[in-house]
Amino acid sequence: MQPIRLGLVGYGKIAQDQHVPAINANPAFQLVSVATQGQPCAGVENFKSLSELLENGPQVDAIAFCTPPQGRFALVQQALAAGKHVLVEKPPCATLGEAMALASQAQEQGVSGLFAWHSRYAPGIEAARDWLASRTLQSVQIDWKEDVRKWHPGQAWIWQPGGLGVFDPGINALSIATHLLALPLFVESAELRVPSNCQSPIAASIKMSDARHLDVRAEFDFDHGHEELWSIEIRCTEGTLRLDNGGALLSIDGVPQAVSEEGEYAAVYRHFQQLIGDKASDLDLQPLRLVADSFFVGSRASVEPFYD
Ligand SMILES: NC(=O)C1=CN([C@@H]2O[C@H](COP(=O)(O)OP(=O)(O)OC[C@H]3O[C@@H](n4cnc5c(N)ncnc54)[C@H](O)[C@@H]3O)[C@@H](O)[C@H]2O)C=CC1
Ligand SMILES: O=C1O[C@@H]([C@H](O)CO)[C@H](O)[C@H]1O
Repeated sequence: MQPIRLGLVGYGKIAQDQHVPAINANPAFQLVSVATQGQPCAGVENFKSLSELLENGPQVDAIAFCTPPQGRFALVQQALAAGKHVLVEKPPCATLGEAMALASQAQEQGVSGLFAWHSRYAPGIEAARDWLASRTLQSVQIDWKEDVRKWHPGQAWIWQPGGLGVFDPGINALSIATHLLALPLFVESAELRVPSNCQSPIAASIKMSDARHLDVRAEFDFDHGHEELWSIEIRCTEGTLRLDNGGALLSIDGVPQAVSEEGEYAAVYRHFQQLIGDKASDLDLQPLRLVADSFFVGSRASVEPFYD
């Protein structure tokens, strides 16, 4: 079978760290072109814009979007209008409305779309989901803390409107929680701590629940020091499940469990390939909705300025 010819837009940190290695390791895809505004990608044709890539580049079947969320809507819209399948990094857009419009457009165009919630593909997630399916949940504690300087060095966009601040990594935890828990979550309250020189929070505390009054709490911190804390602990009547290292490790009552050997981005691209083959889409909006609702009901405190 011919590989899926892929273009990529936005050759920045995540494209270099994860997307291009995962694409190159998957024979179902062939990366043929990149549109970016920074350093070019070796071994493929590079363009300054998506328009140039579409007009002057080699034919592509699908496009992966790795630009910041602000401004991504118009780009993905353009790719969908050109009849391309799209893989869109998290968070899919700067607003829920934009993401909803893209989901509708993908359906109208009859192409495949994937809002790529990469943390859902962490090795321990499916085993955790299987274990939880027959358990009675009591409470969920999420701690998602990392150093913004390490993961987003010099990225001004993350502090600007639409950039999400600490919710940029926090949405990964929310994408796992919404995948693991059977009932839809909603935000009851939130405290957002916003540096006085930024538009987006550097830390947040969120209280969520569901229709069965599940107690779900999340602590997000973007100024945590070099060692990440990416954990989700779910207490059930039958025992306690814990995910660590962003879902790479799974334990139940303190006993380590077997997990998948596939990496997050390898699984993301395998899923995208499957969706294209099945003429299907996976465009879940729930993690973005929880972020939007946190901004709706959240109280804001101004904290000391942030400098990179
Ligand atoms: N930094 C990380 O570790 C991770 C980031 N992500 C997500 O990936 C997305 C991008 O993040 P990063 O790679 O960290 O950002 P980045 O700022 O390092 O890279 C963005 C790239 O997009 C390019 N770009 C911006 N506008 C463009 C346009 N209109 N046309 C072509 N290229 C354009 C920039 O030149 C830059 O190379 C974000 O949504 C982020 O949440 C996901 C997982 C991890
Ligand atoms: O999506 C993201 O993931 C983290 C980090 O790459 C580990 O998963 C990063 O802060 C955020 O943008």
